[in-house]
Amino acid sequence: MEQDLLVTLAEVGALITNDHLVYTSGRHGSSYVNKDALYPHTGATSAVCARLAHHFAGAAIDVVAGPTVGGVIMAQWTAHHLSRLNNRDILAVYAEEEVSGASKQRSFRRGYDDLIRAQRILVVEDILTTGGSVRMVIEAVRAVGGTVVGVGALCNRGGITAAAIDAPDLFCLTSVPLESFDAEACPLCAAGQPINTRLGKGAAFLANQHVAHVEQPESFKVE
Ligand SMILES: O=P(O)(O)OC[C@H]1O[C@H](OP(=O)(O)OP(=O)(O)O)[C@H](O)[C@@H]1O
Ligand SMILES: O=C(O)c1cc(=O)[nH]c(=O)[nH]1
Repeated sequence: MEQDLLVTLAEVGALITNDHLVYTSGRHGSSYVNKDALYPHTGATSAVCARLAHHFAGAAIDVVAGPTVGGVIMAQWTAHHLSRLNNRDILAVYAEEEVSGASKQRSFRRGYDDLIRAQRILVVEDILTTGGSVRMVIEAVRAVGGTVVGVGALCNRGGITAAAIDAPDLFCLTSVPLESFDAEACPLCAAGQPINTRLGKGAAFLANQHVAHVEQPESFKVE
């Protein structure tokens, strides 16, 4: 299976190498597993989520939950396949990001908290780099009284373990160790390699740097 998924990702043009990306965590690196190239292919997306559903078919899941944006699509397909395998309606919901100053968390809005309370939840995610995003979903499930039964992911590129994200079970369709660097110690920045502004968070990173470097007009300076 490990190889199957990599073949699928290669077929849809999702494997980017020799580039300069900024990731969600703020880290930098030369590779990118572009899940957004997979999702327009509904047959391939359905097939990979069916693999997750098969793995968790015996785990008595009630609801599948993912983070916006990619996790919405994954939750839908995985719940669809789980429903067929279990011959009952298994729901799909998603956790949205809440930003407050420098801190971020995820929460279930739109009445989805009521669907999660006292239920058995499968958390799904596409890519694991630091595991920070999926951990926020796990915390959001627990905050509204759901029980996380396991986590299913497409690609674990950060060597993330179940213990690291405080999950009882972690099942990844493929695990590929891909390097990432602290922004301040990025060798690609040091070498002056242009940052990709089409994929990942490169455009926002450069916009922030620009703001930080723009000299404030004299009248705005605070003594
Ligand atoms: O393990 P982490 O370090 O948290 O990084 C992985 C997260 O980063 C990506 O999210 P992205 O912000 O690209 O999500 P979206 O485009 O689906 O909103 C990916 O879909 C994971 O959710
Ligand atoms: O860490 C991320 O933000 C990230 C890495 C990656 O390879 N692919 C992706 O979509 N996001």
